Amino acid sequence: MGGGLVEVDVQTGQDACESDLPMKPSRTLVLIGCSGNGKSATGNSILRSEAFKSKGQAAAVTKECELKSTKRPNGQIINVIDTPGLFSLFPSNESTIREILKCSHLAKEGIDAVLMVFSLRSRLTEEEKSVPFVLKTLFGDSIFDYLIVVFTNEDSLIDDNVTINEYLEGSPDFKEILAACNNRMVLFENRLRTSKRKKAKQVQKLLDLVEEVERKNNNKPFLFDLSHESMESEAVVDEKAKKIRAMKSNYTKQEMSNWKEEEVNSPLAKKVEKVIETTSLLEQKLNQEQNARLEAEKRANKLHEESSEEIKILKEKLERAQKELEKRDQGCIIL
Ligand SMILES: Nc1nc2c(ncn2[C@@H]2O[C@H](COP(=O)(O)OP(=O)(O)OP(=O)(O)O)[C@@H](O)[C@H]2O)c(=O)[nH]1
Repeated sequence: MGGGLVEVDVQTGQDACESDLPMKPSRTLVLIGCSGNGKSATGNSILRSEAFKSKGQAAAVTKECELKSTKRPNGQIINVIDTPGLFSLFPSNESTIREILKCSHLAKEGIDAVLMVFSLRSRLTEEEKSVPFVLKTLFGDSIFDYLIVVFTNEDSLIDDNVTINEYLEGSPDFKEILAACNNRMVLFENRLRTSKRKKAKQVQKLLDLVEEVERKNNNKPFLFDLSHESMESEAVVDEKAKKIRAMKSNYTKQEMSNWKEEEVNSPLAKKVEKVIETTSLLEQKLNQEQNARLEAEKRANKLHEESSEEIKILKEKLERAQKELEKRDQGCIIL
């Protein structure tokens, strides 16, 4: 396998859940999701090794796509590709897009499932809601047939004494995402102290879903529509990416016209252009929502101020009326 690929064989221990499985063809899985959602930790749970760097820090940890492999006790090879956080698409980031498209180089035989990773520890953000949309833009409609939702941090549900159904009840957006991928979902607890048995069970459930995806797709893996790029040398692709990155800050039609026609029309440039358009539309939407929120806050503050003023005037009137009454009462006593 080529350029930048890191491959390790992680010999896993025998496990009662897995040892009696019949030998199956190798599978390639891609982890996609926003930064910090636990993609690398999930990859490590699948590989049963600390193969990917996984850390709880504010800055994105994974900067490049990486493929690592494990051999299961039944001899089946599982390849796992970790990708940089999709969150770094905001603001538009061609290098992240390019890295994610690089999956096509790492998985030339195609991919068997895309694991969309969400964390149960945090609420679904606007960026996360757009993950399926970004995937569709990058890989086309058929990617939906290969999606599996992975929820990490199952332990946080256990801590809060909430079931996954109760959690999903309160999140119609998650329900929509799940419906888009035929309700294929699996929960992961990736803590170091999570028992081996529990980890084996969750991996087995995931691999069962991968088999379901295989059957649904008539055993055809998802093949990237980038054959044109794949056949070109790394140097040429790198050169194109450099040009795409150079246009990041000033991506205008004017500058596009300086490009040679075949560069502008290359599949990679087209996909990047589409994703940039999509992300700037989402950014616009986010800004509009924020402005609307600020406006609503302003209106609420104004109303609050006005009603406070009215209350003050009423209080003063009340006080004056009370004083009047007291005066009259005193007059009565004197009489
Ligand atoms: N308690 C708990 N922590 C988890 C779980 N999954 C991941 N984490 C923690 O969440 C933090 C982020 O996990 P990563 O695996 O680095 O997340 P990532 O999506 O790969 O992040 P980037 O590489 O930045 O894109 C790490 O501290 C993990 O240990 C889980 O199931 N339970």
